[in-house]
Amino acid sequence: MKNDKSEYRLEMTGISKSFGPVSVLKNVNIKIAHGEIHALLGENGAGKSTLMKILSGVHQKDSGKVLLNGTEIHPKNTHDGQVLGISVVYQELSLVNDLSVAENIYLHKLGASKFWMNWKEITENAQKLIDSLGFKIDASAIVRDLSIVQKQVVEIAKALSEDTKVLVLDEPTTVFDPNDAQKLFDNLNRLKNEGVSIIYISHHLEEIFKIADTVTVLRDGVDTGTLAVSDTNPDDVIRLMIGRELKDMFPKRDIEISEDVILEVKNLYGKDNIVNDVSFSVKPGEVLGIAGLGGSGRTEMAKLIFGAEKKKSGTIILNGKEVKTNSPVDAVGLEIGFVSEDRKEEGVFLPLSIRKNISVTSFNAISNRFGFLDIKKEFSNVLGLIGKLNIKTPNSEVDVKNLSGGNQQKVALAKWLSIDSKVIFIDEPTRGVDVGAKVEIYNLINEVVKKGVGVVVISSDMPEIMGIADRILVMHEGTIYGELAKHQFSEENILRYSIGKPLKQNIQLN
Ligand SMILES: Nc1ncnc2c1ncn2[C@@H]1O[C@H](COP(=O)(O)OP(=O)(O)OP(=O)(O)O)[C@@H](O)[C@H]1O
Repeated sequence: MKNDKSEYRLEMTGISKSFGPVSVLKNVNIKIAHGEIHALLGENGAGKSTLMKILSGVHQKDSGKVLLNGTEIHPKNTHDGQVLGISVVYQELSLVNDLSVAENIYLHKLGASKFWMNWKEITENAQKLIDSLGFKIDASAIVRDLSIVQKQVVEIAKALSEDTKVLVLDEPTTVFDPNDAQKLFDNLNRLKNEGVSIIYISHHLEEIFKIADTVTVLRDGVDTGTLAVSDTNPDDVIRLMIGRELKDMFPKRDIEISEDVILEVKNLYGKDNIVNDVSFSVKPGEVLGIAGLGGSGRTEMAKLIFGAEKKKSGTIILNGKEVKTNSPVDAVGLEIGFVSEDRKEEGVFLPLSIRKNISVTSFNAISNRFGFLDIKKEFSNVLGLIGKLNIKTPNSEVDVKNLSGGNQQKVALAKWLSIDSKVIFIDEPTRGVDVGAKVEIYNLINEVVKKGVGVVVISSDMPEIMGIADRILVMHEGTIYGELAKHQFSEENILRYSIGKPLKQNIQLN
């Protein structure tokens, strides 16, 4: 590099960007030092990803300057960004499912020379890179067969396969359990000590206070300030982000949980025993939490019940009657809902508008008695949900692919929470969602359970699951290892059950 001694590794000054009439970034300034972890925070749609896409060459800025080591750069595409040493791990996974882990990691190097690559060497290098991160993944495995956690690790390895000077991580831990997240933090601290500058985007404030040195907050496309993490606190950061105080993160529910059972699952098994003899029941009006480490079978269990994966055996009883859920169509017909954790693949139809996405599931609620769509009802339903969840969009006709990641997640949720269900499974309800919107989602869940629906929430976010669940089932190795009543909720207890250990005696006797 021409000027490696410049004070800052990266300076973005006066950056503005509009998409058509919508102004997304307005004169944004951010400076990143050498060997620093710099957090970039802001509500969903504040412009964080857009700023990073300008840095990496995906989008072109309308005005402003980007300096790398004191020299102005003009990346025109992601290849230019990579050559300059700028690597980005995006929120949405971008791996090619049919290629191997190693091929994905070195894809950018293939180009025209594909036939001349030394595959043995590439696979060995990829394996070394993954091993150095401390995760267990076979570099010759096909990406389609990996879990979402493993896919995320491959994305990170891919970003580090170049001589990286600036590493951008856009919500990297959303799929990680606390152990995996800690492994990532150890890696980031190592990279920082090697002089890499890291821009870290997250909606988990506790992560910021754990690993970041500096924080810049974006609000509606304007930078509201840069602070040293040691000089600030979560309340001040939230105020900068959303412009108000957040009084109650987990709004109280005043609901009598019925002693009836709405859904009973008996001896459920999936293929390969990823789900291995699961039995539990859900009551009307209750929020049942499902905790456990990645790979413990939580998502698979919900998918088996919803009919999205094939059951080996097991019985499902809804309102006292045995039912068959051999496909999602069966499940939806029985009023069993499922909000997937993988919003890009299973949560929303990206090329369709917000209105169409929401209406697809709520057709009954918005059609008239002759079965025709009642346009007035449809708009009032959709606009009501856009307002309630604060989905950042100029109108309901915008395609979901043009929304920010967190706003896509809100659409995925709105789809399901607007229809009549008896039981609804929500996998990671607030993944990628900002703190203000989290509270709105918890309010919506409260409204749903008030109607007598049983809501099953799968969550890796400990404060969240303890804040909203009435009881928590903890999965370990495909089965329910333990149940925690409200007075037993603690991170320690969840973790102990998650790794297959009993609770400490004095806590269990409480
Ligand atoms: N290609 C595009 N066309 C039109 N609008 C876009 C496009 N990309 C982003 N936007 C809009 O720009 C705004 C900022 O989006 P961006 O993805 O940068 O937000 P973010 O701060 O990263 O949000 P999140 O926390 O949800 O990821 C949003 O309102 C989004 O709808």
